[in-house]
Amino acid sequence: MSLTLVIKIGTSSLTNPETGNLALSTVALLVEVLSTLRQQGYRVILVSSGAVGVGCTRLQRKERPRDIALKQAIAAVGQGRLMRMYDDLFSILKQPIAQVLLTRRDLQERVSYLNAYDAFQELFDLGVIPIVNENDTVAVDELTRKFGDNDALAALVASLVEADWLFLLTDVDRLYSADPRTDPDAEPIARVRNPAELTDVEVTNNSAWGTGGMSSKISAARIATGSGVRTVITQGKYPNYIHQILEGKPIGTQFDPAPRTLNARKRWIANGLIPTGKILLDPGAVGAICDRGKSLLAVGISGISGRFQASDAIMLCDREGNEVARGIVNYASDELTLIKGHRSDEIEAILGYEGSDTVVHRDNLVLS
Ligand SMILES: Nc1ncnc2c1ncn2[C@@H]1O[C@H](COP(=O)(O)OP(=O)(O)O)[C@@H](O)[C@H]1O
Ligand SMILES: N[C@@H](CCC(=O)OP(=O)(O)O)C(=O)O
Repeated sequence: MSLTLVIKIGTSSLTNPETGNLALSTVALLVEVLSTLRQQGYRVILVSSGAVGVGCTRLQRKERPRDIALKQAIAAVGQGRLMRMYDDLFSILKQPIAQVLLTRRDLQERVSYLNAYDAFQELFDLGVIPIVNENDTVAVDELTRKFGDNDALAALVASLVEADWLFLLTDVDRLYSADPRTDPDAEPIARVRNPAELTDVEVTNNSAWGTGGMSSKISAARIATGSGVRTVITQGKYPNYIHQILEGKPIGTQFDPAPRTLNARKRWIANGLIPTGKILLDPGAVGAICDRGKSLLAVGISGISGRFQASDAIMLCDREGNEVARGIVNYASDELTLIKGHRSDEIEAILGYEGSDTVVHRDNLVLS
């Protein structure tokens, strides 16, 4: 079975920071490396930022716009030019490509999530390299909310297609203990066995053109490694490092993957869904869920936060508010306020109708 690679390149690597023009040699080398990998039998997805940056250059704007509608309009200008450039370069090497524009919502809804999965499989079978970006023109959230950056999108796509590797190409050679541009004592980090080790790492998000900065790459690495995807942060200027990393060279910052224990549906619950509320559990319920793999019952609920409907995604938290699991809830927040702390056989009398015995069934629950 051939290995699946997801490669994400950020605006800061694709464009020259002084002029805003495309970094042509970087892009050309990236196209060559990805085409070679495809010929070697790897299944390859490119997640490319740059629509806003390229659109700004086309419209001769010197600064990244802040206004959402303007940003969306500029992304629409830039995305076409970006794809045209990729198509021209990949065509020279006879490598077919496809444009796949996704929104966070597409990965949140089960049907479109599965449709995206099927489309990627067909594209792989056709020998095509899909080039993914956020559908910025319609996705307001994606441009405003932190979670909507392309690092997160790349991690979600890597989880969706069960990739073996995720490469986050950026304008520094690896992750450091602090921003190497501002802290001369910043120590390089070569290997991360568990992203939880990174609590002391300082990140600054002051990039002129990038969206997420280093913190979004760490969050992306957490999502991807949690789904069993080996993740590397490395320098976009040298795309041929990808070959060397695949050969085992210790380049960049490499994050070990967690064992792949979740099935596809549970990975979607863990990563695709966006929780709309929190349920606080008493210690007995935390033990039942985390240690004994049980469903959540109303009797173990001590509090509810946020407003949500039945079938929404929610976080399950301990008494201190730390997330212990995520899941799809069987009751709305208003109903849970009435039945929390009660036994399942009391629910019908309290609500006046028969509901589910479980608040979150274990099949719809994933430990965090
Ligand atoms: N701890 C850190 N280690 C490495 N780089 C960091 C760190 N904290 C902040 N950075 C900054 O993050 C930048 C990369 O993020 P960003 O500009 O958003 O890239 P991209 O466009 O590739 O997504 C680097 O240029 C670097 O200055
Ligand atoms: N979708 C946007 C990019 C968003 C983004 O995450 O940018 P970056 O931090 O440069 O990877 C665009 O194409 O301009």
